[in-house]
Amino acid sequence: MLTVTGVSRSFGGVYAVHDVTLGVAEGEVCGVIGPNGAGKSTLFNLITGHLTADRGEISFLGRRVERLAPHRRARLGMSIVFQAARVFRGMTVRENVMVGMHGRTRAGFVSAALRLPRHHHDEREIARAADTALTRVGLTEWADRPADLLPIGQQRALQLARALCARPRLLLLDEPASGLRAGEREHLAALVEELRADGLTILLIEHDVAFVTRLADRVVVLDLGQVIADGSPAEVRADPLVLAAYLGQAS
Ligand SMILES: Nc1ncnc2c1ncn2[C@@H]1O[C@H](COP(=O)(O)OP(=O)(O)OP(=O)(O)O)[C@@H](O)[C@H]1O
Repeated sequence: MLTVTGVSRSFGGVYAVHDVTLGVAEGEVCGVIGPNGAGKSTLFNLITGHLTADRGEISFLGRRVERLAPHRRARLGMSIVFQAARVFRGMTVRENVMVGMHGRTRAGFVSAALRLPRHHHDEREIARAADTALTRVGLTEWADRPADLLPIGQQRALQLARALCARPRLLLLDEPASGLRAGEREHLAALVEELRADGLTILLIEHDVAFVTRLADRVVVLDLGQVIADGSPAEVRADPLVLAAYLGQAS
């Protein structure tokens, strides 16, 4: 579904990502881990289009996308949950999920501004889609409550619901467990497991190695901008290069 081939990106002459090659197959949960500064966020942004590569190719569903803007990649079926994304204050949980879907409806901005009949029809459709997504992440009871009252773990679930509304082919999660307490992590992991069971393809970039190795079918390890291991969680955990990279960080 996604192929990254020989992708590099440097900042001020120093490679943040250097000649990275990896693939994500349909229905797979692929995790990317690595010590601080390994290049995880840079790689994530290269895949979503928020950064452009100096070199290399990125293909999504058989199409070259490395020159496409983020919104064009989104339209092809990539949905992103950004690291520490915030909720909109003064809006309910449902409204938070509905935001961002308006651009995708047929009636669009003009009829929304003029409140034409088609707009009302679209609003109902959007609210229905939002409710389906909220049910999927277990937030139905919160739908009409102010989003900023949600505990952080449920705010993360809300971000997932928003991403799911776009019916993505590939869900991209940037450090979804960051800032969560143990119980909240557990809850989020269970949610991602459910999405995987539904057949969703997921690329997960994450600091928390235990979180990734629990969820991922395959784990790619970055260090100093390069792939140093790519395999099952068990293979990667036993890899001497991986152990050395993390030990180097601890010392
Ligand atoms: N916009 C930028 N300008 C300059 N240097 C950058 C920029 N973004 C990243 N870097 C550098 O590129 C390297 C990789 O950073 P990146 O944030 O991708 O790593 P990371 O694995 O996500 O790290 P962390 O786990 O600490 O978030 C680092 O040395 C970082 O300082």
